[in-house]
Amino acid sequence: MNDVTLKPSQSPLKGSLNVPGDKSISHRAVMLGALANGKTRITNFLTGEDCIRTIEAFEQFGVSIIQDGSTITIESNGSEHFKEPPEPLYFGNSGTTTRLMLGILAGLPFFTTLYGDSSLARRPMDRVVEPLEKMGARLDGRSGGTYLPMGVRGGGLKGIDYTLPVKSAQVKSAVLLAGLFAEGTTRIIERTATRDHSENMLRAFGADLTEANGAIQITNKNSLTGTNVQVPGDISSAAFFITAAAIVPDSRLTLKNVGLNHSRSGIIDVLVQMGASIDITNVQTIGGEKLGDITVTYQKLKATTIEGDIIPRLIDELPIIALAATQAEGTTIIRDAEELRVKETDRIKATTEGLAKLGAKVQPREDGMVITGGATLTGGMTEAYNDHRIAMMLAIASLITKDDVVIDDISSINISYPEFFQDLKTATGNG
Ligand SMILES: O=C(O)C1=C[C@@H](OP(=O)(O)O)[C@@H](O)[C@H](O)C1
Ligand SMILES: C=C(OP(=O)(O)O)C(=O)O
Repeated sequence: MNDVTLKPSQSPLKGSLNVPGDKSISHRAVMLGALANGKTRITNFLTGEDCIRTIEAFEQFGVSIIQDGSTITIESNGSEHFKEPPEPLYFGNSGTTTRLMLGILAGLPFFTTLYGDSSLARRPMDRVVEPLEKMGARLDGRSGGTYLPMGVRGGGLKGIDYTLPVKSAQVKSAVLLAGLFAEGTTRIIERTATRDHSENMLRAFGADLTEANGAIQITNKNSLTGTNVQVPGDISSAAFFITAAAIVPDSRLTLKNVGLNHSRSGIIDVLVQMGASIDITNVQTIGGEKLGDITVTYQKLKATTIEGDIIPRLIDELPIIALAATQAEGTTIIRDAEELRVKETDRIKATTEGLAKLGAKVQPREDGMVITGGATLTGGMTEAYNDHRIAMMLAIASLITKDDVVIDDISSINISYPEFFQDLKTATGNG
C-alpha cells in the first residue's frame, strides 16, 4: 500500500532547502545532449521517474548515457548514428517526454512505437501530431492519432509556419525539435508566451534559432555540439515549500538556487500580489536560465484573481496556489486554466475535490476554480489520483489541518520530487 496518514503538524518551516533539479530543463538537456555531437555533462539533473524515461529512450537508440547520482554524462556522435529501437519506447507518466520525443521521432528515419501508463494514455497527442504531419511526418495512434500507443515513421520533414492553437510549451518544443531535422525554416508564433527552456537550451547547444516579430525560427543549418548544463532547482517543486512557508504562521524558509525564468515564475508574482513576503537574492544567469534564492516569511494573505497571460507561467502550481487561497482573506478566482483538465489527471476536479474533503469551500469551473478564503481545514480521507502535484499539495495541507490527512497513494511523488518527504521533515524541524 502506498497510502499515508499525515498528522497535523502546525510546525513552522525554518532554515533552507535545495530543491531538486528542474524537470523541464532536465528532459531537454538529455534530449539535446543525445542529439549533439560530443560530450554533454549535466549537473543537478532531476532523477525523478519522468526524466529517467527520457534517458531510457535514448539508450534504446544506442546513445551512451552514464548516471552518477544527479550528474549525467552523454557521449554521442549525433542522431545520424541512432539505431531503430528494437522495443516500443515506454514513457511512463511523462507528457513532456512523449510530446518532445514525438518531435524528435518525426525527424528520425526509422520506425518507432511508444506507449505510457494509464494517465498518459488519456492525454491528447493530436496537438503534436497535427503540426508534425504538416511537416511531413507519418504518425498514427489510438482514436485516429489522438492517443498513445502510437507509431511514428520519421524522416523527410520540411519546415512550416505554425501558430500554436494551444498554450503549450510541449507543442512548441515538439515543432522546434522537428525543425532541427526539417528542410528550410520552421517558424512558430505563440499568442501567449509559454516556458522558453527549449529555446534557451537550443541556443546553448549551437542551434540556428532566432526570435523576431513575435516568431521563433529554427533551421537545420548548424549541427548541435555537446556542452555542459547546470540545471537550476525546480520552481514547480519549490512551490510546495514557498506556499507552505506563506501559510504556516511563524515560518521563514529559504529555497536555494531555484530557477527564476520569467516564463515559470508566475507563482512568485501571484503570492506577492496576495501579500506574501518574498525576498529574492543571489540572482545569476547560467545557460540562459536565471536562478536565485527565494526567502519566504509568513504573513497573512489576501485573495486575488488569476487569469490571462500569467496562466502558462504558473500552470503546474495552480493546485498548491489553490491551497494558499483557502487561507487568504476573500474569494480567489482562477480562470483561463482549462489546460489543467488534461494534465496527469483532471487537476480542476482533483484539486477542488481534495480541498473540499479537507473542509475548504471551493467550486470547480470549466476553466478554473473559485476558492473562498479564511477556511479552517479539518482533515480527512483524500485521493491524489496518481498525480504528483495533487499528492504534494495534499501533504502540504496537513501542515495546517486540525486532524489527520490520509492520502490514498503517494507513490506518484517520485515523478518529480523523490526527496519531498525528507525535505518536508527537514523544513519542519522533524528531520
Ligand atoms: O514543456 C514542459 O516541460 C512542460 C510544459 C507544460 O505543459 P504544456 O506544454 O502541456 O502546457 C507543463 O505543464 C509541464 O509540466 C511541463
Ligand atoms: C504536467 C506535468 O508534467 P508532464 O506534462 O510532463 O506529464 C507536471 O509535471 O505537472
